[in-house]
This record gives sequence, C-alpha cells and structure tokens, in this order.
Amino acid sequence: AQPDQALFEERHLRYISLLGKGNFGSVELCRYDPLGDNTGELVAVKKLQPNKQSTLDDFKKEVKTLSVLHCDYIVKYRGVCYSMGRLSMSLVMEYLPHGSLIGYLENNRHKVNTRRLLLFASQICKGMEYLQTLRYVHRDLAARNILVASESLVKIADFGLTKIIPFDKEYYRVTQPGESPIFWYAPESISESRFSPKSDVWSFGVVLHELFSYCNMNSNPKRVRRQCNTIVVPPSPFSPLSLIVQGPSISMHLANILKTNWRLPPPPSCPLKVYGLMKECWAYDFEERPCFSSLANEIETIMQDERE
Ligand SMILES: C[C@H](Nc1nc(-c2c[nH]c3ncc(Cl)cc23)ncc1F)C(=O)NCC(F)(F)F
Repeated sequence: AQPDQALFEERHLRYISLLGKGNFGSVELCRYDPLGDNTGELVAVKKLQPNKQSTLDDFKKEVKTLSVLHCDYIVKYRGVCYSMGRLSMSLVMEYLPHGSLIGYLENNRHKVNTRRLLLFASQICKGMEYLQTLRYVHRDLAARNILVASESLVKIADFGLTKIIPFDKEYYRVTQPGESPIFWYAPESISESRFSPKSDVWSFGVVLHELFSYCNMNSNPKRVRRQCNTIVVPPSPFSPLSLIVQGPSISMHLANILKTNWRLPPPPSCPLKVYGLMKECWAYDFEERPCFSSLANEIETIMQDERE
C-alpha cells in the first residue's frame, strides 16, 4: 500500500468510545497502540454496517474519495483496517477532540463572536473550493458534518454521499435517493435529484444560517425521513411547515414554498451583510448562486468591516 494508505492492524486498534452513528454505521474513538503502552495516537474509526442504505461498494468509494483529498480544511485520512480477512474494512481518520460544529457552538457560544463565525465560514468555503477543483459534489454539507480542529480551525468531514461529476456533465443525478437531508437541499436536488457545485452552495447557505444561529436546534431545520412523508416540525423558521404534513410529501411541500421565494428568516443578531450572503446562496436559479471562491472573498470583506 502507498505510504499514506497506512494499514492499521485490528489487533492494535483499542476501542475507547462511540463518537456517533450515521445511516452507514458508526464512528468510534480508538487508540492505535502497537507498542501496547498507551503511547499510540488517537484515531476516529468509521465502521460500516452494510444495510439497505449503504453497501461495501459505497464505503470503498468513500475511502477512495477521502484518501485523495489533501486540504487543511478537510478531515485527514489516515488509512484502512481490514478484519475478518478482507471481508470487512474500516476507515481510519484523524481524531478531532472538539467534535462537530453543532455541539461546539452550543457549548462555546460565549467564546465564538461574529469574526470567529466568519473565519469558520471562509474555511468551509476554501475546503469546498478545493473539493470542486476535483469535480466532487459533497451532497451533505451541514454543520453536523463539520468538525472543529481548534478554536480557529474547522474541517469538512463525512464524504459518505460525495459523488464525482462526470466529465461530460455539469451535475450528478441520483437514482435512488435514500434518507435525504431535504432542509439542506437545493430546490433542483429536491425535485429532480440533481446535484452540482451550485447545490453545495445552497447547502452552504444553510450552514451559514446554522453558524449564525449557533446551531440552536429550535431555530434550525431538522432532518426528515423521506419515506414517511409525515413529520411534525416544531415551530421553527420553517414555520409554514410546523404542522403535520401528510400525503403528497414533505419534500414537494418544501419545494413549493421555496418556489414562492419563501426563505429562512435571519437568525437573531445576524449581521445584515451575512444574511445577504445566505440569500445569494438560496437563489432559486442555480446559475445565479455565487461560487465558493467569490463567497470566500465576500466573507473576507465582511470580516474586514467587522474588525473596524
Ligand atoms: C458519525 C460521526 N459522528 C460524530 N463524530 C464526532 C467526532 C468527534 N471527533 C471526531 N474526529 C473525527 C471524526 Cl471522523 C469524527 C469525530 N463527534 C460526534 C459525532 F456524532 C461523524 O463522522 N460525524 C460527522 C463529522 F465527523 F463531521 F462530525
């Protein structure tokens, strides 16, 4: 295996705790301790539980994707660990002790001012800009999938839904959409399962909203299970939906209100210029949405003003 494709021997991977679960399997905190003296490094190990949603093939694609990404704003790939012969494999990544953005912002609200939120936003833009140079669409950009490396560094993680846009097309069309984070989805992704760099920009607008709401859950959209089409949305910015939506399907309902140009209102004490950025990302027509490089510039300009 190539040097960066490190091979981790299962017998030296010591389980410490469960970090979280997704619709693919789980991520565990482990210590890779070949010397057996607890001096080994802490790693995050993603184990696949193949189910209807995700297969070993999807997982191998996720490993392949992460292994070629080298960017300060993307969680580092460490290698793989095979068990049960080569039947099952785990993805080994760097462990970031501050955890995901959601928990961090809820617990450190006092420590995080507007400038810090804007710094995080510009880092996410730069990570996404890098991803797009390789023709990847993330498809699950959300605060829950951003990790906090330090008080001044965040990284994009969870490439489980990431796809490569074919060389001869400008977008990726998904055939069997599984459980969809529709409140982070652009209209064209909801109604046509069409994903492009501009649909990631729409999701980035929702991440901006999460950042400036300090991921305060009761002012945040929720993930809904597409299958059930019946959810109870607690009173939230999606208030037109804060009722039991049944029948034709919540996603068509959402697509319709987005068409009427309804959008999430600005989070409390969100700078107007930042809300302006969100609205740019939420242009109904994806051609009108900015690209991540221009978003990064606009954010840096607002950061200057915040400094004065
Ligand atoms: C399913 C896993 N969930 C969680 N992971 C961690 C975590 C802390 N520190 C970490 N260091 C490296 C990794 Cl890969 C995860 C964590 N904390 C809480 C979780 F619920 C996950 O991957 N979530 C996506 C993202 F990584 F973006 F947060």
